[in-house]
Amino acid sequence: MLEKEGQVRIPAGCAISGFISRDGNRICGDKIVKSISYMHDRSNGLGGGFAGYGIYPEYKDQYAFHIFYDSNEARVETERFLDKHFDVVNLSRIPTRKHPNITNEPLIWRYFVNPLPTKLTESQLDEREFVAQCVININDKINGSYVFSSGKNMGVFKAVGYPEDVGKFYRLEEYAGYAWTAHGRYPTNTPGWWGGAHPFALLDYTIVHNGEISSYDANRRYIEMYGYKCNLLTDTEVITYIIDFLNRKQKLCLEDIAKIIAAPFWSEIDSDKYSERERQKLKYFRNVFSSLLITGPFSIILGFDGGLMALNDRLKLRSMVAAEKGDMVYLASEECAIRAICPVVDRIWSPRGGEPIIVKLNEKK
Ligand SMILES: NC(=O)CC[C@H](N)C(=O)O
Repeated sequence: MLEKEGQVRIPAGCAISGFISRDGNRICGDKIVKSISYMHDRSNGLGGGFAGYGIYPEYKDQYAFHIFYDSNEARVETERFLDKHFDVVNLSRIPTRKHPNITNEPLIWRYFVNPLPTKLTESQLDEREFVAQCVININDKINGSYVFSSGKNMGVFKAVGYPEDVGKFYRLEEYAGYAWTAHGRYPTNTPGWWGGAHPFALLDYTIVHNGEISSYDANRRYIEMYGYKCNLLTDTEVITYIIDFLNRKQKLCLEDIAKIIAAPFWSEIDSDKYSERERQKLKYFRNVFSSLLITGPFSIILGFDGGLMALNDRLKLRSMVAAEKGDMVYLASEECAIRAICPVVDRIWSPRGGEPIIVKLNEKK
């Protein structure tokens, strides 16, 4: 018999966790796996993933493409495209180990690439735009090929499964990075497939998300006007492109981006909480970027080259805690995920809705 609401447990679902060493110390990937494993019950085995920053120092000047292929034909076609547009410095399968809970894996390859100078000049684009367009092109045009990571000196590792199993599958204990994020998925309204696991990434931007975006279609329609294509079938994907658009293309700082995607209510803007100058700015953002307001519950961690940002929807409909210990900053859906890897912290708090926590490396190493 169908269980009624109240008899069946429907958790807020999805777990996020992340940490950064502000001094740029590189931390072994097994730490983030341990952290996310403490929130096992928030996901249901239909997606787990990680993003690590600073993990490829030997190839830090190349873009690292991580690609899923459904077939060998998709690989051959994609490699033809890569050879045409990039100098491929190194390529290999991403090392994995067999795990009983991770099945039906696609072909998973990694390429360290530099744009070909002739192609870049010919395109009349700046380098990052050239790379972003190539990634969007592959994901949109080549059947069965998905570039799921495309930044420098960073990488996304994701799969269908529980995150602790995904971490073992990808041998994350063999990587070390100054910042890590993680996700355990409990899909809301889209399939649990490999491309749909979090983090979602474009260039060095990655997003892990707990929540459900009710503005997804409005956001998608707007962002696709600027050449992005939402074809990975999860609402979270659009957040990644919004951040890329506002930060890389519109050159807005992260503080202002938080004011756009988690904008205060009009009534709050009109209250005496803000100075006249700030009020004008908030009104401007709400009017100009009205289609980029993200509604519905969310707690997200954004990873980028040199830092992390955590943000809740303006009503704080999903949990999120933050903690500090020395140069370390920890962010997670639940306190247990922080205490598991750092039992004694200097400070622990819950950021308010719409209030970003932005942490950057003290001095970029
Ligand atoms: N439960 C969640 O937080 C789900 C996050 C996101 N909407 C997804 O489907 O992956």
